[in-house]
Amino acid sequence: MTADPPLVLDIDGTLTRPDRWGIDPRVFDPIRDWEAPVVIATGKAFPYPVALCHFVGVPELVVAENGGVVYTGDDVFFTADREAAQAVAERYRGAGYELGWGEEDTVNRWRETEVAINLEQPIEPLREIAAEYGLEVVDTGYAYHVKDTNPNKGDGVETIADHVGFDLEGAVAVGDSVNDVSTFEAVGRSFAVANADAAATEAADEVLEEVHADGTLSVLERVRESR
Ligand SMILES: O=C(O)COP(=O)(O)O
Ligand SMILES: [Mg+2]
Repeated sequence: MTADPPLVLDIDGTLTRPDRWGIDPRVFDPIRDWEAPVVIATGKAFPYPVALCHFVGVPELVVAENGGVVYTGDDVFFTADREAAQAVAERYRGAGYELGWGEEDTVNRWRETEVAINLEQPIEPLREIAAEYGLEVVDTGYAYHVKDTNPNKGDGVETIADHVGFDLEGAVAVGDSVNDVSTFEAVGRSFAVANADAAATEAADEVLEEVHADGTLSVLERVRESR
């Protein structure tokens, strides 16, 4: 009998239901009862994964904003500066486009190192402006993220593993998009859900037959079976 492996889980596309927004509630208990660290690694702003950990009832081990913000449970690290991303957003708005989240914009309101743009907005002018500032635009299938090219989820996961003291070779990751590729490279065993994009599908050790939370739940069962 061996212990549960540490887990690294993405949110959108991975813990969600396929038909509507929102987390599949069936993932709550297995995550809460997992007998090893669970890291939530997401492109969403910092408060979202923190709240997820809080409401599931697990320690807050969080990589947010695609690695721009990392929380080890003791320390918060910011690995990118929002100024350039903010300048890109201003230029994009100045050119007559919108970020696309409405006036109060709860998507970017607490975002500290990057800017997210709604997929309904045109990406080409965004890419052009971002390139002028040396930034990249990452399309997760849920939003366009204007970000520094350096931070990524995988580096953030390494920071947390070092701090908490677990071995990433023994860790298992599940994800669905290009922003999970660095996570897949950081862990010993990686799974892409069936709805994953081409980059995640290619980078994963295994591609699941099930989509979204069904895929993740199947991984949890499988890696637990080896207990
Ligand atoms: O914020 C996004 O665009 C996607 O979020 P995720 O990394 O949790 O899938
Ligand atoms: Mg995702």
